[in-house]
Amino acid sequence: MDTTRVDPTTSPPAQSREQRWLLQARGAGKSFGGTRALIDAAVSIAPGESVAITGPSGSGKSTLLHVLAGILPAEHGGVFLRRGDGSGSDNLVALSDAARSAIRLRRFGFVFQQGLLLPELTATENVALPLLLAGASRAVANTRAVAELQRLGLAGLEARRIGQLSGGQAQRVAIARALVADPSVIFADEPTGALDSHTAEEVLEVLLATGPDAHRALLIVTHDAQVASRCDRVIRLRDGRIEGAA
Ligand SMILES: Nc1ncnc2c1ncn2[C@@H]1O[C@H](COP(=O)(O)OP(=O)(O)OP(=O)(O)O)[C@@H](O)[C@H]1O
Repeated sequence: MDTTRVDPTTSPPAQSREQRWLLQARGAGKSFGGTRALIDAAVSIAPGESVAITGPSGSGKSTLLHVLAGILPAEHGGVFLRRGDGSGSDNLVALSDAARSAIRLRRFGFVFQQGLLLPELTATENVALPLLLAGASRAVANTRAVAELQRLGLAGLEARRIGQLSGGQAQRVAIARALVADPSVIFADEPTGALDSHTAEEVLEVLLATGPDAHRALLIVTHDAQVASRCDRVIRLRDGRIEGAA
């Protein structure tokens, strides 16, 4: 008898993404002047998944990412983040700027096309920054930053300034910085867009291997069909609207 087989009569039914969601947009909209950049967006992101956001230039990809991350407050609808302690959720749209910033610092990590690293600081100092901002001591922040850099294959480069690193190495530092505080969601906006194709592939590997885990999701805005095809699923935007269910 196969004892590994799940008995459908006794095991609980698998929860859908809508039930397990970690981050959810409900009817979210955002305009810039007369431009409706995002229209009535409904999205559920579950822990453990990698999700690509794709679409033509100007279709609203970055706007959706920024609205989900609470960088741009939605003007309509809500963006809900499940609390880490399971006690409910917070609507990012309804929070004060200070509360939204605190959530971004504690629960979100960001990787952008150019990394947005501080060039005058070393790799370790850049990665330690989110921990210092969250109140960690410099010793603790540095120890964790060094461990994160080593986990991402950057052992020996910890004391280099960003300008002394290759584009791929710098992007790994950016990923380490995004991950170091163990966030719930990693937001990446064209994270491989400035890299040659070989380096882009390596950086994508690192991001997909370290980003999603049991309690964390990864969202990647990308023009690149190859990048999108490596994610668990794809959200397509056209003229500010999501195509199909997301
Ligand atoms: N700060 C802003 N001010 C005015 N209009 C904006 C602003 N940001 C975005 N838009 C407009 O909103 C629409 C969606 O822009 P968004 O950057 O989200 O698209 P995108 O799909 O990410 O584009 P791309 O692929 O070119 O980066 C576009 O028409 C854009 O011109």
